[in-house]
Amino acid sequence: MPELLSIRDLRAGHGDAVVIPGLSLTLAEGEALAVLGRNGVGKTTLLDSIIGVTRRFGGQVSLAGRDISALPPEARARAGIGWVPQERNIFRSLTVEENLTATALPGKWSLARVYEMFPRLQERRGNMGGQLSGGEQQMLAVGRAMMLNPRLLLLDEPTEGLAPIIVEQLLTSIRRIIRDEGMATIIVEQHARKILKVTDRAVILDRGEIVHQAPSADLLADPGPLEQHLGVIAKGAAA
Ligand SMILES: Nc1ncnc2c1ncn2[C@@H]1O[C@H](COP(=O)(O)OP(=O)(O)OP(=O)(O)O)[C@@H](O)[C@H]1O
Repeated sequence: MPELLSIRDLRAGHGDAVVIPGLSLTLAEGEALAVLGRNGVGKTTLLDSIIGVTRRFGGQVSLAGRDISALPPEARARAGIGWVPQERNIFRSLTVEENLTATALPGKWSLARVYEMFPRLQERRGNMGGQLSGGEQQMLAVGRAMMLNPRLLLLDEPTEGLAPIIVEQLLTSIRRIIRDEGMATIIVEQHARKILKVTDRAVILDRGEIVHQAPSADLLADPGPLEQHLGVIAKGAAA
């Protein structure tokens, strides 16, 4: 598969703090990558640097061969990056349907397709974003990103804080988006084993650096590196 995303020697952080001291990574068209690591190692900062809301000290981010390093987040979204941040950022005083259509771009993902993926959103189409449950808000955030018809989807801890049954529903939808729709995706996730079943490849970060990378299937077959680098998180997620 041709290369979609290329990150070369990225140095990025917040304010004067360098969180990512020099990271290189590529993602192929249609590939799904899990980003794993303990709390505070820079997983969110990596995703935020791809969409452009961190401070870049050096290095380059390219999408489909185009250097997007100097573009503001809105321009990166228009260039083809759908971003679902940890805090979801839905418009609380717009309806579900308005949230979905407000920033939509043309392509195969239409309202009908998003409603087919998330029937609950159709039922709630007239409700305000602020009236939704946590799970519904997360579905709305993913649906809104799909309505951008992105080439690359960034998901930051999509299942965080959700009830187990909602986690399973959401992971089923994410699996469909990746497997059936072939969407190139980068997912930060605490449920390591669950997300390894959905992704092709994984990187483990520590202090802003990639300390291990492997096909997801290899990490599932031999969880040694998960236990080494994630410790209790991996054991907890094994249940
Ligand atoms: N807006 C910010 N301003 C200053 N420092 C920040 C900011 N966001 C994150 N940091 C710091 O950057 C480091 C990496 O944080 P980051 O959120 O990227 O890690 P993470 O691996 O995603 O962790 P978590 O799993 O807890 O979300 C941490 O030390 C954090 O305190």
